[in-house]
Formats: sequence, C-alpha cells, structure tokens
Amino acid sequence: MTINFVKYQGTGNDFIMIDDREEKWDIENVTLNARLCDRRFGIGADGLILLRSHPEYDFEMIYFNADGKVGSMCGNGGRCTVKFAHTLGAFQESTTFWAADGLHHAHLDEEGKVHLKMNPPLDIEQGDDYFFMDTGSPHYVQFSEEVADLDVYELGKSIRYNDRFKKVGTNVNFVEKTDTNRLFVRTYERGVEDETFSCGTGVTASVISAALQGMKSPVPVKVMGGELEVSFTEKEGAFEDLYLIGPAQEVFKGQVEI
Ligand SMILES: N[C@H](CCC[C@H](N)C(=O)O)C(=O)O
Repeated sequence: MTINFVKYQGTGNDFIMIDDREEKWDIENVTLNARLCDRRFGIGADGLILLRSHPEYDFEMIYFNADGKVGSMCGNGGRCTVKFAHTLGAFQESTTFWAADGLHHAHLDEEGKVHLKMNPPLDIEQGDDYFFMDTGSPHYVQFSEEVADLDVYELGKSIRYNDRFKKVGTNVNFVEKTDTNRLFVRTYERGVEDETFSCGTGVTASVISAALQGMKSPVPVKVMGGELEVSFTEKEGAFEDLYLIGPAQEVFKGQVEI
C-alpha cells in the first residue's frame, strides 16, 4: 500500500504527518510507526502524527514517539499539526483541536508562527535541585550553568532510567538562565531516547519552573533548533493563558510503500 506523508519540523523537532481523516491507519502497528521514524531504515523523524477528524473540534492529533508507541502531548508536534491542518483547510485563523491531554486552542500570527495554548501544568513538584511536572508530558527540569557543554544524552539517560522513572520514563530538560528573562534549554526525550533539537512541552515546563523562581512572561527560549517563546499569566501560583509560540514548517512531501 502507498501512503502519502508530509514531513514537518518545528524548531528542529521533526515529524511525519499523515492525513488520516479516513481512519485507515492501524494505530497498533508499533513496528511500522518505528520503522517510518527510523533515520536509516525509514523516512526519519522524532515522531509520527496522524491528523484525524473530530466530531466536535476542527481535528484530532494522534502522536507517536519515534519508538512507534502512542505518546502523550507533544507541543512542537501540536504546532506542526496546526500548520498542516491549515493547509488542508480545516480552519482559517484560529482552531480548536483534540490531543492526548485534551482540548487545545491555536492560531497563526502574521509571521506564520503558531501560538498553541497549552493546558495548565499538573502535579508540580519542587525538589532541592529540580522541578518535575506534567505539561501534557512528564518533564524533569534541572537548572545548570554552561548547558552548551553538557553531555545531555548521558545525563538525561541516567535520570530517565533511574529507579524512580525507569518504568514510565520522563523527559529531562537542562536549563540555563542566559539573561534576566531568557532561557537556553536542551532536552533528552523519552520515546526517542536521545536528545532532540527542541521539545515544546519541555520548554513549557522549563519556563514554568523559571516563573516559579520569579521569571516574567513572555520568556524567549533558545533551543538547539531555533527560538521559541512561552507566555502566560500567573494568579496565585496558577498558570493560565499558557502559550507556546514558534515556527512550524513543511519540509517535503513524499510517498512510502508500507
Ligand atoms: N517533542 C515533544 C514532546 C514529546 C513527549 C514525548 N517524548 C514523551 O513524553 O514521551 C514536544 O515538543 O513537546
């Protein structure tokens, strides 16, 4: 069978996007999803996303990690799916769609950047030298100096596979305050089991962690694959109107035999 796909990237976090409004994709086929994401034996991507119709909203996003398994929320994937849905005519200026963690609103600005509303962070835990929370996906956040020089793969892997996290896994973010109101974030991603060039839910968790230490909205964030921004309002420790903002681009279209 020949499948049409579109390759997208959002700040270097890259995805295979499939228009599955006819619901033909076998979401149980972990091996196929993983093979398509493989950078040597497949198309190559950090994840695979199905765009499906939804009875109440403009579309539904179903996200799989590069290991082929159904994932939790993906912020950059969400931004790319919004762009893809726009090319399919699923909405004009603003949209509401369904994802693993529920309802999301989004709109495109005049520069074509996607403003994706994230759900408020859940289960925020503050330890001696870390934060841990759920921004649609679980994120461990560690502040550090000289993040550019860290071995993110080895350090991230050691946290992701420690006794606490090895069963369910976690994403691990290394965060540097590079200015009074600016962050640099590098992320080890669960499900990819490597550093990726950017992680939207991870950047969101990093900004929330910085905000809990006094950082003000909006916060520009440098990632390996570009620049993101997170804006929010904070009322008595609760975060509302949380937006992940950044570019999302179609890279190429193709066909693959499965
Ligand atoms: N890259 C994604 C995160 C995917 C989360 C996934 N790696 C997991 O928690 O299993 C993002 O932009 O938010």
